[in-house]
Amino acid sequence: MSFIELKQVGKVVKKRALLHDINACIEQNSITTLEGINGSGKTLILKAILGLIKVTGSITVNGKLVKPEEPYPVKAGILIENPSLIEEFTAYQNLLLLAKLDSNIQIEEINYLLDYFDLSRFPKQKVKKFSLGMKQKLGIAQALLGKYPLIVLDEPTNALDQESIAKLVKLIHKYQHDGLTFLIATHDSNFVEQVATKELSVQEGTINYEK
Ligand SMILES: Nc1ncnc2c1ncn2[C@@H]1O[C@H](COP(=O)(O)OP(=O)(O)OP(=O)(O)O)[C@@H](O)[C@H]1O
Repeated sequence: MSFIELKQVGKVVKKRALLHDINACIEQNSITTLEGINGSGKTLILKAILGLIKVTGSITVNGKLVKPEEPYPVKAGILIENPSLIEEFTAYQNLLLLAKLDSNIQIEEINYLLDYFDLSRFPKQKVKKFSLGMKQKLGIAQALLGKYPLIVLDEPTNALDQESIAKLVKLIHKYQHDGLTFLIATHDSNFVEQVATKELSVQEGTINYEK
């Protein structure tokens, strides 16, 4: 059995099929990318896998059926759409907040990620003063914090410069080496070439082919 399995997944909103006939398997410890143009359905597929939207068909993660009606259907590190940051907090305070909610998160891990993404140079700066790229890096750090077995990233290279993308690639490989599984939606084909162990192509609401 694969780590994530989608069987005949579909979603219809106001008679429009946003997702249809999706059958796919995502292997444990893989870095699987979902590539596709704007509006092809990448984000909806990520949300479906996380149980954040209701779909028809079935999805299992780690052998367990995903049930959107549960309060926290799939435990995962998540960056979808804009990072959820508290603007009045510093980078450190934002990450510390997560550590308070999850006792597995170590302060050392917070410091490591802030240093790695060069965010510890501005210890007193509130997030509202951050550039888009800095916010994006903090959002990625939030998703990685706690090393959940599954990490789901939607367009992680958004607003990042080449140097930061190269660092992100290295970090993803390091966490994969530690046993984590990555599911990444992106339209950045250069990035895909550097990270993907498996590439899925999303077109018009379905997964069309696998590499
Ligand atoms: N709640 C909703 N109600 C109606 N239509 C929706 C809803 N959410 C998404 N859609 C539509 O579903 C399609 C797929 O959206 P999705 O956000 O998954 O695209 P995407 O591949 O992630 O695109 P992008 O690269 O722009 O983020 C789009 O046409 C979008 O307008």
